[in-house]
Amino acid sequence: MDTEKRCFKDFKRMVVKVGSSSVAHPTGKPNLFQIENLVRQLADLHNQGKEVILVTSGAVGTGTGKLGLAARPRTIPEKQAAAAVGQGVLMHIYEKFFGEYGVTVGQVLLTRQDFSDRRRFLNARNALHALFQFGVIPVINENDTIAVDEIKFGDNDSLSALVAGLVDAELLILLSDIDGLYTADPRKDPGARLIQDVKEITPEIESLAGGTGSKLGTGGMATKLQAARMAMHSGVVTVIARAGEKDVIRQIIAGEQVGTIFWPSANKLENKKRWIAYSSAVCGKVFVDEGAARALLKQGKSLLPSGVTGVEGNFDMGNTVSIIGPDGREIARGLTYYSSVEIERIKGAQTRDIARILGYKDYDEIVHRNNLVLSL
Ligand SMILES: Nc1ncnc2c1ncn2[C@@H]1O[C@H](COP(=O)(O)OP(=O)(O)O)[C@@H](O)[C@H]1O
Ligand SMILES: N[C@@H](CCC(=O)OP(=O)(O)O)C(=O)O
Repeated sequence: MDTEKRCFKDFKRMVVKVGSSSVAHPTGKPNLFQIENLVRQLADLHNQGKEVILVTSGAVGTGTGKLGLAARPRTIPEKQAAAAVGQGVLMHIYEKFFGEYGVTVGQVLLTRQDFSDRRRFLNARNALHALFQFGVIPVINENDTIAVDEIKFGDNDSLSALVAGLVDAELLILLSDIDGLYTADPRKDPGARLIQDVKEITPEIESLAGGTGSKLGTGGMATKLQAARMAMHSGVVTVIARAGEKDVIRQIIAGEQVGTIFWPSANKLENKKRWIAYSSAVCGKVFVDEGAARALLKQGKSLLPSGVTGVEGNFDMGNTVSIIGPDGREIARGLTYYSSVEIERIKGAQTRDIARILGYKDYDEIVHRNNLVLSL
């Protein structure tokens, strides 16, 4: 890939995510040298007129250090407590370092519901735009202290990709303790080679990614690939690179050969479909037969009741459902026009019989193709 193509100097809006292993030492104490280096680079981008968002991990890690715990806590209440303490530690340091460069920051703590609820999704977007207008760098983390399993992202890689989509960023930089995606986890395989460009996340690429190698990190390379996939379908260029490099963000923007770059896919999903695929909460399952699976996957058709064989869960009209093919695998997600109770009654029926069975007919389709996203 030539440098000209890699050059992102004209990009205006970017999201930079930094992992726990880069923000804190294995002791759980903040890595001041690295945080300061990051802050200096972001402040400089800000001075160039760029709109930058920082997604920072490290609340649980630095909370662990501050509380003097020997290892990252395991129980949820302990993790929540560590995050409550650590988030304050982090913000104090960011405030101090950004303040030294004359840059104002604003803390934004998000949960999955801020993305799955369409109204909250739009509210979060408005808040971030207002921060941009005030010339503030938003510093985002998951709200770990209140986020329990059902409303948790669990990893900031996904969170940062969703944030990049939310604000229509052009570039997402995932800074880690490793300089990119390797052919294997370099901690385990010293012969592993760095992959410089990825155009599509194939199952083969996915199989290269292992879990975290550090005491403080959570998702490892697997969650970074998930994030990259979301970003690619949102039209965002994604780069995984090493946080410890002094000048890494400038190098990336200048098109120098650093890290692994994931190129946006040609078929960028429109906003609503992106929300259906990645943000909305899946409320139930609709099972379909071979013919319906083919119609959806190969012919771009809507889902009609005749191809539905079953339904699982309790959902209403307008909810997101997962559509499951005859082999038990998810083939698509979409917004349903009928509730689970209604689908149970009309499954397998012809469209013309819907009114007779239900006593009314609002729509011909169960999921219209405009509200349908094939599994990516
Ligand atoms: N194929 C791979 N290429 C590079 N790193 C990998 C790979 N598979 C697993 N890893 C591990 O992923 C780690 C980075 O993820 P993680 O620890 O979650 O970092 P962060 O805290 O920055 O999110 C690396 O230190 C490495 O041990
Ligand atoms: N929100 C958590 C971090 C979760 C996470 O994704 O961590 P990491 O894999 O280090 O980016 C925290 O602040 O501790």
